[in-house]
Amino acid sequence: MAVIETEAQERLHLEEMVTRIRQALEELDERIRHAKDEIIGAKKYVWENRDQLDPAERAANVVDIWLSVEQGETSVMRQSRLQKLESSPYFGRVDFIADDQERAQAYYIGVTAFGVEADQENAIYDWRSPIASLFYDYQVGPAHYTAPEGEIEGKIGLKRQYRIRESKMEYMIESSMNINDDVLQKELSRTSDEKMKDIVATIQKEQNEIIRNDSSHELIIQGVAGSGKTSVALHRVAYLLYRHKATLTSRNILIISPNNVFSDYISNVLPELGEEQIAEVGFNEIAANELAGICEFQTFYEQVSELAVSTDDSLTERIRYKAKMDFVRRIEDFIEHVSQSYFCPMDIHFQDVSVDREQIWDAYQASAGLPVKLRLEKTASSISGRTRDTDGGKLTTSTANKIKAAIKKMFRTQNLLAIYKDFYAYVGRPELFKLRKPRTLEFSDVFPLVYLKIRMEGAKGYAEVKHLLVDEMQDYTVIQYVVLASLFKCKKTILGDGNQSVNPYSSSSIADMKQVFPEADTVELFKSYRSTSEIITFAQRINPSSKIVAIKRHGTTPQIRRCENEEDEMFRIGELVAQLKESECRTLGIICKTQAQAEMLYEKISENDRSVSLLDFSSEKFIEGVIVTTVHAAKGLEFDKVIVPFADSSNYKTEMDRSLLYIACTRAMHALALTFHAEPSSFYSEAERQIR
Ligand SMILES: Nc1ncnc2c1ncn2[C@@H]1O[C@H](COP(=O)(O)OP(=O)(O)OP(=O)(O)O)[C@@H](O)[C@H]1O
Repeated sequence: MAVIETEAQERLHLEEMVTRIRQALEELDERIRHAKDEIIGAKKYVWENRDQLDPAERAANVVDIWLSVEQGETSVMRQSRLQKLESSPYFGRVDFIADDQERAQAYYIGVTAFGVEADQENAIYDWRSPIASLFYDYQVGPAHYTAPEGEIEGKIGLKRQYRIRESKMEYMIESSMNINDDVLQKELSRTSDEKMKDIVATIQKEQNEIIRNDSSHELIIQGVAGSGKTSVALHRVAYLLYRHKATLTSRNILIISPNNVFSDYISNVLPELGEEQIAEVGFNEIAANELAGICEFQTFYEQVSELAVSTDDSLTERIRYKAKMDFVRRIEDFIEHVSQSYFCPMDIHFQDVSVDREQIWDAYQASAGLPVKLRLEKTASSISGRTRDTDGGKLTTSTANKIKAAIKKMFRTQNLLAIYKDFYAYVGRPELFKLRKPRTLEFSDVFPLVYLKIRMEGAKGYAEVKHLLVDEMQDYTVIQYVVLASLFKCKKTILGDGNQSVNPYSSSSIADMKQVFPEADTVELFKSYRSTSEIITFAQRINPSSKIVAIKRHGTTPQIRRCENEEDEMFRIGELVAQLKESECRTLGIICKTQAQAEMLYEKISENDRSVSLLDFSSEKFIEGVIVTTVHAAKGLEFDKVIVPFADSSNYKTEMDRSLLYIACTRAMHALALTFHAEPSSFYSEAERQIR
């Protein structure tokens, strides 16, 4: 490749690349048209000759058609990747000279690879390729990367970044300037979008390490608000799909996501990276699946909503008791107790058959370790199979079935809800189990019961899932992880932030999770990319235990507006909304503590402004504009500007409120305002509390 030094040469190179990509697209177009004609032709042939073709010929034709369909689909996928590349072929370049080479080679890096067949070399390298890691991990100077044939040592002589849109270069930045910072600053200053974007051009070194980690069976990422956990986890999925093409497809990956809006919000990232969308499921669906026909239950969202307004200490005690590893251990002891003491063998006597209880007990003991249901089945089959009638003959099917049924009945009860209730009598704390309505569990009982069911009946599991991604890890209890470990034996990426719990009574820390996954690797991310340093400094004062570090991006100081009364507060919020509409910002989140507050505010604002929307747990999509929502529903999302209304001392006073206020403030990218009347929250600094 000719040496490309100047910006003019780069522009020419880009033009050439775009031309080649367009040619490749035309060829692909032709190939797709051809595949289509072949499929139609083959189908027509089979139909017209259906009477003459024997079954073997017909089957062979069908296979041919399928092969053509598959080839066509591959071409269509390649076409969609190339169309993206046509608009933005690459975003980076590293010139690398390996120690055993004489000349440096320029490697252009893009969202997907593009090969130029004539010189058999990649003209553009996929960002996930081994060589591309140089771009993320090093500045100019000594560098190395891991190739399939081993470690390659060498030197980077040049590093450039480009922003190319619609096949035109908007800018190019040379390595002599601090490229990472400059390009990153530009990216972060943009306004928000309805959907999360890929960050492929500005992945940071510490993020790249997580994305390319291929060795951990469980990888736990604890990262402060806005540190890119979700983005990084999705890029990691794309990386793993690339790295393990032959054995891993998008169908083998599952995301456990907190709600539908979040799922919609992140739904663009993988397609942007040229991968297919992957399936998502919530803990509610897992529970509903496991508990179908057994009982109904309160959801996590309902539990959090209740806690936000509750002063019932017994409720928090019940939640706390069931949140940690000690509780799991007690349940384990209890299950052992149930499996031994609920089985009461008795002698069996039918007309010409008898079995004594010791024999049954021995058979039951022989299958120790299995879930109770399987144990009973095994005991019943083993006894009925080896028992003989008084003449020494094998039992008839009907007698064998009677014996099996009799043995299964020797287990005191198979009613899971009754057994679960017994647990609280067993530990001497019957007051800790409370049904909401007949056969309706509190949320804190849902996963203990699911776990009991798994241990009693065995887990069906999700064998097709080879990688599980769990977001918002802090919101799940230890027993939820124990359930996950039983249902999903595969590799896992688990991410979250201990400071963003919406229910601090049952949140899990890394230490809790390490008890479930002792072999897990853990990584921490401290730098926040979402918000300006003014917003981060403010948020950290609210929650000093957060180790959040701001990136050097400046904006306005968060405003605290003290209002005369409720009416004045509404007026001020109206003013702030009007200001947004005049600005370039695309999203404004008005984030309330409770659903009732959000609904009330939504009603009031929408009296004058019909364009405002309410986002709650029944919403399916995240949309642009002014959104009124709750902290819980806003988790994982971000807005150009955020208003936190009713930020007074009665609304934000407990440790749970502190956590909610911190989450609300860290949703803001560029500007933040808090309004209140009456007393200011004690979470503000002394100076802020004096604001008039
Ligand atoms: N390397 C990066 N380059 C550009 N933008 C980035 C980078 N890392 C993160 N961001 C941006 O920072 C914002 C926060 O990212 P993300 O939502 O993934 O963080 P998070 O840690 O999951 O946040 P939270 O826990 O607060 O919901 C997003 O707008 C994302 O695009």
